[in-house]
Order: sequence, then C-alpha cells, then structure tokens
Amino acid sequence: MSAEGEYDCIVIGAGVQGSFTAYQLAKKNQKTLLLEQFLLPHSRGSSHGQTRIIRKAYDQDFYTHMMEECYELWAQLEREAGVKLYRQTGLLVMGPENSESYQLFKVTLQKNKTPMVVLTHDNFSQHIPNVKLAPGDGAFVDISAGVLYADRALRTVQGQFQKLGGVIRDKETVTNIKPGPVVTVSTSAGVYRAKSLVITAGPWTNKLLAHTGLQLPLEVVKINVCYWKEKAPGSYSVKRRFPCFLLTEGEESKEHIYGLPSNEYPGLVKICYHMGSETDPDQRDKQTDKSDIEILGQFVTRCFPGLVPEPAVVESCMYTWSLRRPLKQPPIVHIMNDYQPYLSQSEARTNCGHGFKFGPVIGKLLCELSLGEMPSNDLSPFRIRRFHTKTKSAL
Ligand SMILES: Cc1cc2nc3c(=O)[nH]c(=O)nc-3n(C[C@H](O)[C@H](O)[C@H](O)COP(=O)(O)OP(=O)(O)OC[C@H]3O[C@@H](n4cnc5c(N)ncnc54)[C@H](O)[C@@H]3O)c2cc1C
Ligand SMILES: O=C(O)[C@@H]1CCCCN1
Repeated sequence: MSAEGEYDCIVIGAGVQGSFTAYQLAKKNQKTLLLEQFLLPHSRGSSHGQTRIIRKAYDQDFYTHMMEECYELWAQLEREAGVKLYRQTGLLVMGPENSESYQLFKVTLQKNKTPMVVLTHDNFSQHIPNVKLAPGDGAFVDISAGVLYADRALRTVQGQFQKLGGVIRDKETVTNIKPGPVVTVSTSAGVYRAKSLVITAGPWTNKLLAHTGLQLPLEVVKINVCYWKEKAPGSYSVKRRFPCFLLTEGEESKEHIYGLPSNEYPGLVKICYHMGSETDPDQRDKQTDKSDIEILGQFVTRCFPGLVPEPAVVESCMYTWSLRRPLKQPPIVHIMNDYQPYLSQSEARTNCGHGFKFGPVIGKLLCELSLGEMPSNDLSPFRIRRFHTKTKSAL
C-alpha cells in the first residue's frame, strides 16, 4: 500500500542542509517530513565522511560574519544532544605573501578581529613541524578553526529532529513535484502534501528542479578525497595538535589545496584538491579522472616531506558548483541559497564545496523562509536571481 500524508513542510534531501532545515522546522513545531532517496546513512552525495573543516578564515566578510553564529549553533547542538561535534585544531593558511587571494584571507581576519597568529619564516617550523613553507609564501593560523565530525553531526541532527517528532523517510526517491498553495510531492513509495517545500538535493538539484521547469547554472564535480600515509606514525596527528590547513595557491596550481590532520584513519592525513571533473551524480563512479591526484602528489613531495607522496586511500565526494554565465567560466565559489518566488511557497537552494560548516545557519534561514518570515541574515550574496538564467518556473 502506498504511503500518504499531510505536513506543514516537506524537505527533500537528508544531507547536512536538509537535515538542519528539518530540525529547525520541527523546533518551531512544524509537522515536517524529510525525504531521502538512499537508505541512511549513505555515501553517494556531499555530506558523508567523518570530517570537515570549520573556520572563520575566508576571503569575504560575510562568510566570516556568518561563522560567528555558526559556531554558536554548532555548540548549541552539542549541548542539546550531549555529543562532541567539533575539535579545535586551528587552520594554517599559506599562500604567496603578495598574492591577492592570500592577502584577502589575511586582511578579512584582521579586519574582523578574529583570533589569529601570523607566522614568519623564522618561527614557522617551531609552530608547524614537518611542513615546508615555500619561499615567498606567508602563513597564519586561524585559531578557532578545527574539525567537524561530519557523519556524527548528521546522525545527531537527524536524531534530534526525530526526537522533536519529525519524520524521516529514507530509500524514497522524489519522482514529481506539483507546486501550488498546497505542494504535492510524489515519491517511489507514496504521495505527500504540504504547505511548503524545501529542496536541498545537492548534486541532484537540477534533476529535481526539472519537475518545476526551473534550471540553475550548476556543475557537479567529483572530488577525489585522498588520504596520505605518515612515514612516522603520528607526526601529523590531531593528538599532536597538527592543524587543518589551506594553501590559497601554490606552485602546483592556482586552486586551493587543503587538508586535515591524521585522525579518522590512524596514520593517514586527508589532503585534497579543491577542483574535480564534471560528473552526473548517478554515474559518479564512471568519472575516473585522476589529474588532481598528480597535482597533490607534487604538492605533498614539496611541502609534506613526512608523507608518502602517493595516496593510501581514495574516496569520492561531489561538489555542486554554481557557474557564471557563460557556462564553463570559473565557478563562483559561494554557497547558494535562495527563495524561488515563482514556485509558490517553495524554496530552492544548493551549495558547493564549503557548505558543511554553514549547515546550522542555512537550516535556520531555510526554515524562516519557508515560514514566510523575514530572513535574519542578509541573503543578497546567495540570490538565485543573480544568475541571469531561466529562473521562472513553467508551472
Ligand atoms: C570532498 C569534500 C570536502 C568538503 N570539505 C568541506 C569542509 O572542509 N568544510 C565545509 O564546511 N564543507 C566542506 N564540503 C562541502 C559540504 O560537505 C557540502 O557543502 C555539504 O555537504 C552539502 O550538503 P547538501 O545537504 O547540500 O547536499 P547532499 O549532502 O548531497 O544532500 C543532498 C541529498 O539529497 C538527496 N536527494 C537528491 N535527490 C533526491 C530525490 N529525488 N529524492 C530524495 N532525495 C534526494 C541525496 O541523496 C542527498 O542525500 C566538502 C565537500 C566535499 C565533497
Ligand atoms: O570548507 C572548507 O573549509 C574547505 C576548504 C577547501 C575546500 C573544501 N572545503
């Protein structure tokens, strides 16, 4: 027999953004349904894996400002659920001292009076052993940055949502959306109706939006998540207070290279390249491009002499980039998050490669938008309307 139900709100996609949105809605006593196509937990989207970086170091003020509230909301969830989701490690930022991108990171933190320590070539190795700072590179540490325990965070927020009476239906793919004063959502197992709908479908956003006639200029890329073996076990370990790091640009590439201390897999340091190759989210494993791994190998050889310059483990994850017109120009590396006024009482949002840490605030904002409340943060950098694209729904 197929399932049916009436809700105040339906959220499609139980990644970090959908889970936080559903939790916020349930906190506001909204009868909420969270739909997920895969059996939970799963590793086919963007929110899986044990760790993510949390930081205030950004090259634009509004992200640094948003992070103030994010840290508070993460801590609030930790207290509510009695679990530890964040571990402070600091974030080492490195990059050519005179480059625009490195300077933007540094100046944004300084301007916002964020706790930081600037390192010099003379004292660098005393603070950060086993890393080679390139000649001409500057370095500083964003002190409050650290690691978020991603899988645990997802489990926790979904658990809190259920405790508040929220309903999760996993292994249920949304197959159709009919907007209207009451939105009708059909899935592989049933039909549900709600006063509002939030779509947080990550890499599948355009596939889902196709049901509404709306398409966004997005590109999904597969990221090779690489783990590198320590030659001397523990030398880059979280226990020895090795920090997360971000190279704004380097000899190997203009793209960021970033990493986290060895932690989830003993003796293995996660180091990844902030760019991947285009993929269809349903065909992710057919994308086998490994040119990023070559770049990372060169970087590891140059900067991390205590690591074997060949990945010991490679996992997969996906980013959903927003693209400036014309398509295929460099991506705008922003979270996107917007109310889509042409879908009656519905919202559409998506994200890219740095959205995990913002989950609590994005959840709060999507909740406010779906209740018709004034959003409590400035959303102008995230508006769908900034894309001169086909934003008008055909429905
Ligand atoms: C390698 C990597 C490293 C990253 N590092 C960081 C970091 O250090 N710090 C940070 O803050 N962020 C980081 N990010 C970004 C962050 O992880 C993402 O921004 C975030 O996880 C996106 O979450 P989401 O909920 O939007 O998408 P997803 O997690 O992909 O969730 C979307 C969900 O929708 C479901 N869905 C789709 N279509 C349907 C349908 N038709 N019916 C039902 N369900 C559907 C999907 O199955 C999926 O579960 C990283 C991302 C990657 C890939
Ligand atoms: O959000 C972050 O902190 C990292 C930075 C580098 C790219 C991946 N995400």
